[in-house]
Amino acid sequence: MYYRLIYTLQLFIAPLSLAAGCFAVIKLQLLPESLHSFSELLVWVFAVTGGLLALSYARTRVLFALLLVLLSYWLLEQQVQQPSLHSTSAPINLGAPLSYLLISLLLPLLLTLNSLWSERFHLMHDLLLRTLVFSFCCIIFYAISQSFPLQLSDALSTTYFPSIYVNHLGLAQLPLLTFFVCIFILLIQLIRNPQPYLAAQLTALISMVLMLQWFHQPLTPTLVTLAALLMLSLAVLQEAFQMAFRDDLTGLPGRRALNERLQRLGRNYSLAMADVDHFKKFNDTYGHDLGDQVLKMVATQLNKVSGGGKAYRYGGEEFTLVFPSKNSEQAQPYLEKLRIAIENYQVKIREEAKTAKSKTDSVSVTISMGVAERSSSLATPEDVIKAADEALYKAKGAGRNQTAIYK
Ligand SMILES: Nc1nc2c(ncn2[C@@H]2O[C@H](COP(=O)(O)OP(=O)(O)OP(=O)(O)O)[C@@H](O)[C@H]2O)c(=O)[nH]1
Repeated sequence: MYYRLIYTLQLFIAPLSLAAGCFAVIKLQLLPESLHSFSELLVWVFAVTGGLLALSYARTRVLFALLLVLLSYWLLEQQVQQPSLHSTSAPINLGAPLSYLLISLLLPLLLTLNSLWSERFHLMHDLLLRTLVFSFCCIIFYAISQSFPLQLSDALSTTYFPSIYVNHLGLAQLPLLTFFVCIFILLIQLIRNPQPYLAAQLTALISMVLMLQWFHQPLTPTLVTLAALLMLSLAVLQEAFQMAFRDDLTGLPGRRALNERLQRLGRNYSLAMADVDHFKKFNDTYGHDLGDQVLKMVATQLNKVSGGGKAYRYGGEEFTLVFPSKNSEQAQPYLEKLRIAIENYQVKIREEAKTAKSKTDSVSVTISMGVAERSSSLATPEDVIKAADEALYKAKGAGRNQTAIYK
């Protein structure tokens, strides 16, 4: 739970830094006037780059989030902002307030719909379906805004609850309520399944809505849109990085991350190999799904390793623990602590997961571990891993559920 919370909070580092940087530049007017047109051009460059990146990783949700942000920006610039900002003598754009209301209502709604829509279909089907649904929504609202502009404007801008009217909030009550409901839904989605994209989207949406409050200030839409596009594009890169370096099932860094780490260990370290005992029998008795659940539990416990250690999933039901600057004797107490925690952990079995072979409510597993340190005879990380593996099989041979040191 604690680790999940830390991981979820970590996901906000990049988007929040971008948002904070962007609002600081706006408030402190740090961008020289000579760069204003350049930043407007950058919006399109970032949108195209982000879109291509999202497409190359088949991330249709990100692609459409980018499109929605870009469309809102374009509408704000064309329909709402331009006449008042660029020329005081320009004719008043009568549709402007309605466009503004529609953007503030539809942006959170469509972003949330897009986010809840999982990327399960074939790429082309997914692209086509999303294009159809989002175009349909936009066309419907456009048609209503053309046929009943006053009624729609009234419905969107009415203060339904005068007692909770907040004067300094620029948004009308209906769009504001929609925004809060959407934020709540996105937050729940993020808590249930923390992902870089969801954190980026949540921050981007909040930034865009703040932008709608202050959009009359020069450059605010441009800079906030730039930041939102960057957040979403960075999330694609972050997820691609995770795919390569993180194990999907357990969330631990995987073999590739371990190999990277092994290259930078210096001369004094120890490595431990951990393996779940009788796991084949466990899978046969309780099924592969519960086996997966147990592997996740083991990974969560191993991830709590103290003493400067770090856990990796080596493959299958095997894990590696790296202890920089520690020899085997120094690492052993930390390994024993993990072994005991896993032995005492009861994994609850859901009713539907109970099999004919076992009807118990909870199960526990044990692990065996072998640890070895770098020495003159074990000069490379590969040698140390091999030695730790030997020690592991000694631990298995000696009855399992124990830690053996390579001698
Ligand atoms: N559920 C699940 N099982 C896995 C996964 N990866 C490997 N396994 C299973 O882990 C089992 C490993 O079994 P063995 O290597 O024979 O060893 P063991 O049964 O754990 O016995 P000992 O290691 O001797 O205690 C195999 O049945 C694999 O199918 C996984 O990601 N999920």
